[in-house]
Amino acid sequence: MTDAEALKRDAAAKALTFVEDGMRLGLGTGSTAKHFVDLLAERVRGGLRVIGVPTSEVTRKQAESLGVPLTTLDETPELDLTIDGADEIDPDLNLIKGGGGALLREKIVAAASGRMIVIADQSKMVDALGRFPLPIEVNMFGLAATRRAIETVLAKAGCSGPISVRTKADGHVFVTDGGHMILDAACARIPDAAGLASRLHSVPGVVEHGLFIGLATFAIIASPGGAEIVGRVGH
Ligand SMILES: O=C[C@H](O)[C@H](O)[C@H](O)COP(=O)(O)O
Repeated sequence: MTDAEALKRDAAAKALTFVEDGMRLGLGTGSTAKHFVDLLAERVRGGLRVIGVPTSEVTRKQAESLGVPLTTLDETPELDLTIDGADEIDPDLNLIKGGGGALLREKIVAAASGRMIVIADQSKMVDALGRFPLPIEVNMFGLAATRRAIETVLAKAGCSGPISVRTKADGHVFVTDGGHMILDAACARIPDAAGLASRLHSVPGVVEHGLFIGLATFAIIASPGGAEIVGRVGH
C-alpha cells in the first residue's frame, strides 16, 4: 500500500470507532470511503450489526460483495451516521465533493444522516475552497443554456475560470448514476462558498453541485503523525 493509501486507511479506521451496533450508516464513495467499507465489512463478519445506504453504484457493489447489509433511503429515510471522503475541506468544514461523480447521492445521504464524518488525508485541507474544480451535476437537456447560466452565476460570485464537460478516460462523456452530466468549474478560489452554493441552485438544469455547506459534523484527517479529529474553527 502506498503512503497515501495508508493515510486514507488510518482515517477510515478511526472513523470506524464511531460506529455502534445497530447503526444505520451512509456509505460514502471514493478511494478513502472504499477503505472504510473494507474495514466495516471486517467488523460485520465479526458480528457487528449495521445497515448501510450506499452513495453510488460502485459502493453498492463493493458493500454487497463484502456482505455488508444494505438498505435504501426509501426503506430507511433517517440514518445515524454517514462516513464519506472529500476533495477539499476548509476550516469551517465546508467541502468540495464529487471528484468521483457521486455528489448527488452523497449529498442526499449526508442530509438524511444525523451526523456526517469526513475522512481524508491531510492533502485535502485548504484555506479556501476552489483549487479543486467544482463539480456541478446538470441535466442533459439544454446543456449549452445551463452552462451559460452557470458561467454568469460563477462570474457574479467572483470565480470565473473555464468550465469543462467531464469525460471518461476513453473520451466519452461521463454520466452519473442518476443519468446526468458533470460540468467541472475551475474556480481557483471561491470567495463565498455558501453564497455560490445557493446561487447555483437557482439555475434551472443544475441538479446538484459539489459544495457541501454545513453538512460535516467533524473530519478525521490523517497525517504521518496519526489520524486526528478536526472540528469547525471556533467550535
Ligand atoms: O464523488 C466522489 C466523492 O465526492 C469522493 O468522496 C471524493 O471525490 C473524494 O474521493 P477520494 O477519497 O478518492 O479522494
